[in-house]
Amino acid sequence: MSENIFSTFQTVVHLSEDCRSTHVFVVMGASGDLAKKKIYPTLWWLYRDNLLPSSTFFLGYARSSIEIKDFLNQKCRQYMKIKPDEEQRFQEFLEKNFYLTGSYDKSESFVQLDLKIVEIAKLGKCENVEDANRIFYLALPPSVYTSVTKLLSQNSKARKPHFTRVIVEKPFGKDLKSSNELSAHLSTLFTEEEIYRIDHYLGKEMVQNLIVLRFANQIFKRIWNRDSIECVMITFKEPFGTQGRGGYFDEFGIIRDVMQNHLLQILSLIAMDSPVSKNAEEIRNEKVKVLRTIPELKMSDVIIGQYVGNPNGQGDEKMGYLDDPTVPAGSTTPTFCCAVLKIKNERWDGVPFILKSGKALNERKAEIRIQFKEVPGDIFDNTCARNELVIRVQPDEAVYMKISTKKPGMNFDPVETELDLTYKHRYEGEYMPDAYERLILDVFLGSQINFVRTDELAEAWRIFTPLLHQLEQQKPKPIPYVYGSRGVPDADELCTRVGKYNYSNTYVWKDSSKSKI
Ligand SMILES: NC(=O)C1=CN([C@@H]2O[C@H](COP(=O)(O)OP(=O)(O)OC[C@H]3O[C@@H](n4cnc5c(N)ncnc54)[C@H](OP(=O)(O)O)[C@@H]3O)[C@@H](O)[C@H]2O)C=CC1
Ligand SMILES: O=C1O[C@H](COP(=O)(O)O)[C@@H](O)[C@H](O)[C@H]1O
Repeated sequence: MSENIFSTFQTVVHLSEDCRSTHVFVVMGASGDLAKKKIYPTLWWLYRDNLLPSSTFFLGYARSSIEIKDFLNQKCRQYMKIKPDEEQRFQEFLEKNFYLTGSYDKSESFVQLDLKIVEIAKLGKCENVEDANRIFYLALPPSVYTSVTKLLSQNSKARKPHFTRVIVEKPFGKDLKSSNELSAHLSTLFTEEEIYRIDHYLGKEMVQNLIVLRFANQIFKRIWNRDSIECVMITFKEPFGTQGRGGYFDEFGIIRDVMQNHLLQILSLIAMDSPVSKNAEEIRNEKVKVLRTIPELKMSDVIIGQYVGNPNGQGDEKMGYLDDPTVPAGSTTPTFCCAVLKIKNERWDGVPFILKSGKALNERKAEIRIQFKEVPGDIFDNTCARNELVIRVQPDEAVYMKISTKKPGMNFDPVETELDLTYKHRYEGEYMPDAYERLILDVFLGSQINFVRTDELAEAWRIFTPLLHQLEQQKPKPIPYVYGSRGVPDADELCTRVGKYNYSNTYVWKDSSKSKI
């Protein structure tokens, strides 16, 4: 493992040498899909790279009786990317793993969990062996959140001075009411400092970069407002449908699945004012402040769609959303949505923020597109397209600014081009940690910058809840779009008419890394 890693590396090195306390990371729901595909692989990478406190153990907890070493070796291994020369390290990782079978609703099980953690803590080489810092990752269905969190807090919290931290996965409720109820429940059991609501988009490199790009560059600071910016578009696209998990998806739909959380989180980082400092509370204060100025979405602000099979497609592409046997017949759940949000504050009044997301589209892409106003008093007879700053979150992280330049040669004509920061070229060979790696490490470090605070969550639900309720009550039929297409064409019209977005259709990108000199 090279010594590069990420911004928190200095702190991380310090942390890994910290031997004052043993840490026990408990995976609640250890036998499940999330644990298998994401959590255990992430723990392995953090362990492999020596980023965790030296005395850290992992305890799986679930109802099924499993042999944890076999589970890690046989079920999780395919997601762990273990290189041949890492086998010995992997064996060491296996030795750090434990497992306990227990229920999600009986006190006795959580008393056993407490005893097991104390027992594991004694294996640690640290001075303070009577207990351990405890991190609980709730990789569980929402139906058991309430009982698990209650029983954890009553029976399995760490004894002082050790800390307890609880990582909660979405969905954080289904609307404002249910989310507030869940938050109120959690707040009777844990302090805000103990709760880590994970939104994995906040762990992505380019999402984390937003704060640096915005607040470390004078050139952006002065133009980041309604005087210069015409509109902002934040897009999430996936080239696959429900893949047989339609039953789960149908309960939520695309708005709850990615818009109310991931895309709105990105929006708040783009739109917030400068925080007083890098401190988590200061940053989250600014995010909440801007969210509070966003009016609730109305039906007229959105276009919803649902994919139908593509008769000319391959395999899955032939199957529409309603063809998935796990989707209830006649479902009106949107798999595509384009919404235009307004921000009623001094900086952004009149600048539409377009959120666009969909499944079964033409590509995998998450990006932020900031479109600037046309040049006033343009001397080039309006031949120049608007400047656009694009921050591509995935795939292939990049930041590029579309500009006009003089066409090289004997003329005076502008031509569209770009200032291009393509990560794989500029930062070739740099280690790019997975979102979960950064976020789980943040929990060890006690950094809540990239986790969703209670008031932030409530604001996010406030914006979307009236629309979600209206959709559920009125059940408008989503507009069909073909699997593998760009989505609902009416969305382009909404983007232009309400969103003020201008697609010039003139830009051609030339990948300069492929040019021969
Ligand atoms: N560093 C790098 O790697 C760089 C790569 N590029 C690549 O060059 C290509 C083109 O660049 P890009 O910035 O996308 O510029 P384009 O002007 O081609 O596209 C702009 C956006 O407009 C949307 N769009 C496409 N068709 C329509 C339409 N008919 N009506 C309305 N909107 C439309 C697309 O979004 P959607 O379909 O999602 O709605 C697209 O993201 C991309 O593949 C990009 O990745 C460019 C610069 C740098
Ligand atoms: O939260 C979710 O995100 C994934 C997409 O995550 P990504 O990191 O692969 O972009 C999405 O597929 C899923 O439906 C949603 O619940």
